[in-house]
Amino acid sequence: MQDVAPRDYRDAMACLGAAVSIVTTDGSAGRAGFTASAICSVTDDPPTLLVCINRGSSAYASVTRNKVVCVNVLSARHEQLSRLFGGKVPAEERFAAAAWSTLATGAPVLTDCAAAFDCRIADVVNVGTHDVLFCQIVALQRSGCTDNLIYFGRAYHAVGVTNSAEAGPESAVGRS
Ligand SMILES: NC(=O)c1ccc[n+]([C@@H]2O[C@H](COP(=O)([O-])OP(=O)(O)OC[C@H]3O[C@@H](n4cnc5c(N)ncnc54)[C@H](O)[C@@H]3O)[C@@H](O)[C@H]2O)c1
Ligand SMILES: Cc1cc2c(cc1C)N(C[C@H](O)[C@H](O)[C@H](O)COP(=O)(O)O)c1[nH]c(=O)[nH]c(=O)c1N2
Repeated sequence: MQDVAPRDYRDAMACLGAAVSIVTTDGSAGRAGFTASAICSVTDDPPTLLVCINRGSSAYASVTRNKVVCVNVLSARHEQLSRLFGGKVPAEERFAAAAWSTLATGAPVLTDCAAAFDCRIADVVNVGTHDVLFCQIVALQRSGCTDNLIYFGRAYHAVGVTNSAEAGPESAVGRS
């Protein structure tokens, strides 16, 4: 079988559009957060999603020691916030740029995000440079669900719907 170079892999992955989230944590190992697109739903019973985190990122130690995260799904208006959480900016400066609350775990919840999944980390699998975090949802919050920030072709894009009736009204479930 022929090896594929990391650069060729990333060039192809740049053709796969993905929703952008800010993954946050807080607890005895400190508050931290990073921009993430490697997130997907695993199962609805028990409600579980996965997050891939680079072990070299500044948030890694806090995330894995606190064992809780909140996945804050971004709306189109959050592009600048996504850039801040995308690296090389001190954690305090990242969090100072937006309003945050908490649900059950204490991980920061972005007040006006499209949806927030408050999770405890149930399992971790090491793969190459990243850890895959299997995150069990213990509380959630969602908005009117009208638009998302998407990363595609190494650039940010907005995707939205004009009729959000199916998404339902704003709600919170499992708030402590
Ligand atoms: N999954 C990730 O860790 C991930 C995803 C997107 C962007 N990034 C980071 O954001 C920065 C800007 O990226 P870019 O889109 O301009 O160019 P890029 O060539 O670094 O990324 C292109 C695509 O490849 C994938 N990718 C990038 N780095 C990866 C990694 N280390 N592991 C697994 N998949 C990866 C992503 O799907 C990304 O959209 C880079 O530093 C990149 O490492 C990381
Ligand atoms: C659009 C987009 C998407 C992602 C990222 C970046 C950007 C711009 N980054 C990289 C991540 O945000 C960045 O490496 C961290 O913020 C770490 O940087 P610091 O070590 O904190 O400076 C990223 N990192 C990661 O571990 N998993 C991911 O899914 C993603 N996805």
